[in-house]
Amino acid sequence: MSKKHPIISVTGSSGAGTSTVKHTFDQIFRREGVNAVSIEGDAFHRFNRKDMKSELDRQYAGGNVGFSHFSFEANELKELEKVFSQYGETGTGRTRHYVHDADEAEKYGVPPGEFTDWAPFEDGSDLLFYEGLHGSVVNDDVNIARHADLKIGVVPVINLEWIQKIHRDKEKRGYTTEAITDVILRRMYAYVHCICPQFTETDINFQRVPVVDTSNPFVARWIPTPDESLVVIRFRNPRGIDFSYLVSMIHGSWMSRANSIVIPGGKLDLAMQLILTPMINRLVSESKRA
Ligand SMILES: Nc1ncnc2c1ncn2[C@@H]1O[C@H](COP(=O)(O)OP(=O)(O)O)[C@@H](O)[C@H]1O
Ligand SMILES: O=C(COP(=O)(O)O)[C@H](O)[C@H](O)COP(=O)(O)O
Repeated sequence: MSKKHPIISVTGSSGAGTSTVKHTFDQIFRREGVNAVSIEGDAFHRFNRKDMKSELDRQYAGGNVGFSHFSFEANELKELEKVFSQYGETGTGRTRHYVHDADEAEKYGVPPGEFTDWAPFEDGSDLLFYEGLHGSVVNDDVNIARHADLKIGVVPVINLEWIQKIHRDKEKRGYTTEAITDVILRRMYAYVHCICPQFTETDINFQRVPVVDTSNPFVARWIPTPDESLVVIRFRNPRGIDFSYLVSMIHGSWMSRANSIVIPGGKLDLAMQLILTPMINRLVSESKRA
């Protein structure tokens, strides 16, 4: 935690929607005049695509069939913790990009499956924004969660997450359904052991729940739309959250527990803006006074 240089981390599995949620944050940052530096969790993968393939073969040959991009040891989590810690102390740090597809290759000038070089953050930012797989990890080696001042979980129910991943990986990254299904299966051990535990560390979880049949996510022809879903928003510490204001502003919402509200899927952007804007403004104004 850093009063002077605050950090927001958005954590979600592959396909959960963290990149989509980043757009909402970017809108808030722009409207509120907040100068944020952003980092992607993928920048902290340990291996490029080719070396990851060799490492997977090596791990499998050694009997570690739980190894995947979700695993702690497939990522430079100490480096990520160092970046969080350094930013919190000095407002400086560095990041790079993992290039997934042809569009990103054109943008960054590096082939798909490779990293760009590390580059320092711009000076004078108001906060650091992280979006990726491991923004709230606590394990024997690192405690990333303790450095973040606001921790968000993006966690669709799993069938929906798989549908979102399959569609995105097919359309944007050119993978087949079979290849994506294989990746989902191979990542299951680390999903349970490395990804899920983070959602008890997060301050707010956004869980999209479809209200259409997603029983066989592997044949779904499209992603359920916002109107075909609800979102459960759960606050780890409900103290200070004005639920009656939220319920009155978000038409069709209701409280399902003392710390949770349910909203129509189409109101997710509005709900995020209503909930997050005052929190972000508080972090920034406290940082300027620190
Ligand atoms: N709230 C949402 N409603 C509808 N589609 C969504 C929503 N969130 C994400 N998606 C879709 O799911 C796919 C994966 O989302 P993305 O943000 O790329 O996930 P991540 O970055 O977490 O891997 C994308 O095709 C995106 O358009
Ligand atoms: O799982 C993730 C998380 O990112 P995202 O949330 O963007 O999927 C990896 O970055 C890619 O899958 C890398 O694998 P590949 O080299 O196969 O693209």
